Amino acid sequence: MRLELDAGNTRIKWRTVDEAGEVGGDDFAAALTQQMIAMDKVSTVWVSSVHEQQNQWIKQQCPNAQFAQSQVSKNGLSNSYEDPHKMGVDRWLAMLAAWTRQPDNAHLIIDAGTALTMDIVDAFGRHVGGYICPGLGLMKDSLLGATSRVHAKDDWLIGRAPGENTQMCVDHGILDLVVSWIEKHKALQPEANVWLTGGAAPLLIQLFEKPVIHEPHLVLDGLRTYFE
Ligand SMILES: Nc1ncnc2c1ncn2[C@@H]1O[C@H](COP(=O)(O)OP(=O)(O)O)[C@@H](O)[C@H]1O
Ligand SMILES: CC(C)(COP(=O)(O)O)[C@@H](O)C(=O)NCCC(=O)O
Ligand SMILES: [K+]
Repeated sequence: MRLELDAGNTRIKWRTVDEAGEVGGDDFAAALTQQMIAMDKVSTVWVSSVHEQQNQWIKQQCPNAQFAQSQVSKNGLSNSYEDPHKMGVDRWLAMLAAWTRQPDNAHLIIDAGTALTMDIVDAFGRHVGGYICPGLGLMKDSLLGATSRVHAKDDWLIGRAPGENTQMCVDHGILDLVVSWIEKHKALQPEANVWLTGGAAPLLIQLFEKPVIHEPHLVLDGLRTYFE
């Protein structure tokens, strides 16, 4: 059985693959505690990690873990970073998955996790560049943390209309900001596929007028392309 891990700054997503099929979840540590994974049957472990402190722990749990690294190029996709290793491997693998699935197409890849990232790939497979912004949770937390009269629950009111109370102003404000930003980049590259992944993707996906591909496992899919 193969185990695939995606260690982000909030949590470690996991997936096991064997003849019986695939099983996965959002919290690898909890899956271990609850003995949801037959670790004695795991022969191969592929890891995407952007969380340095977690790597030692992952190696303790899985001594044979193989860690992916961002590359200069692969499958016709090329990295714009002068030093590709400085790019978070989750970003590289998400791009690699999108590009390999639909080569010769331009792509916008958005990962709404702890951070909110966008990476732009042109139809020649060149990484044009990207953006790293605070994720939706961070935007909200930092706003509430730095103000005394702005209060809102952690749960989100989903919408883009101007707000008529504090919670609505905060939630719709952040969601409209993010969706407008993505739509702006789609308008600049109308032929590009738009991919959305990450923990906050289900919140955002409801708000687009044009088609967006929601792919929760884009980073794990990229791991397969990387190692296979
Ligand atoms: N139910 C939810 N509603 C809104 N946002 C969520 C929810 N679950 C997770 N998130 C957001 O997604 C982030 C975690 O997503 P994830 O892609 O796993 O992040 P990372 O890869 O950085 O660990 C959280 O920081 C939070 O902003
Ligand atoms: C931008 C990120 C923090 C995103 O990680 P996440 O929000 O998914 O935990 C991660 O890709 C990272 O640490 N990157 C290193 C810097 C860079 O990509 O340039
Ligand atoms: K991530």
